[in-house]
Amino acid sequence: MIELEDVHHDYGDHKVLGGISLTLAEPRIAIVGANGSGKSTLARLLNGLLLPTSGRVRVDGLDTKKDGKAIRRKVGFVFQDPDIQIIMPTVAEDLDFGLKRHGLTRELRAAKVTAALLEHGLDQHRDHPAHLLSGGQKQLLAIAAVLITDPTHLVFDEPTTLLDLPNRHRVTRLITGLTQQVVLVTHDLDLAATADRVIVLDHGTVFADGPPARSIDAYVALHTA
Ligand SMILES: Nc1ncnc2c1ncn2[C@@H]1O[C@H](COP(=O)(O)OP(=O)(O)OP(=O)(O)O)[C@@H](O)[C@H]1O
Repeated sequence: MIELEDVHHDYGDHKVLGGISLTLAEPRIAIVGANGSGKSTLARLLNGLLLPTSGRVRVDGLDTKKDGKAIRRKVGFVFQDPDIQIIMPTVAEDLDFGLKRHGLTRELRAAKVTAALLEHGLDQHRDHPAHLLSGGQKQLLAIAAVLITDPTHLVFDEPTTLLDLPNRHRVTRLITGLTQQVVLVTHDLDLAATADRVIVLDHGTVFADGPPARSIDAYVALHTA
């Protein structure tokens, strides 16, 4: 469970989030909102990538201000642009990279990497340079590299925005099949509609929060002139 208690976030003088309190307990939660409404900022607060200017963010009782390292192990974060996330030269090395910090033996790491390559259809690309993959394959690799470390919660920041339709479907299927808790920032209202709960942000505050159809209707109405 992720809890936000009167969370404010400013970038210098720019107040971006103004007093957000939420208890995120549903398995799948989508956050939608116009450009600049504060969605990515909110997402980054959930695993301590950003700390609130005031207020508190807790994950399973741990506070992001005090327990950042433990929280980042629990909460995996997938960025919109996989190029930001892919670090190592080859596909297999990139998958292995995150595991190295988890103190697993070389054999166990190799088995996990092979399983992840197979699961995500990347086994043909094991030793290929990661930067030569297609956009869709890169996004799958970025997601696989987060999943391989066994987080209990996943935050996705616009995971389908840069993808063509077939890859959007593939990534959507992958996300909707996950058993971990998922918090998803998206402009893709079809993807948001698959969530258990949709939160609409507007100018840094919660404008609507509830079942997908109701929240999405409220969001569409807000932006219908
Ligand atoms: N590192 C930063 N420094 C200063 N201002 C920032 C920073 N990151 C974001 N902002 C500003 O904060 C506001 C909210 O940005 P944020 O990225 O959270 O919005 P968003 O809802 O995710 O937008 P989008 O849909 O365009 O991705 C914007 O006005 C943005 O310019």
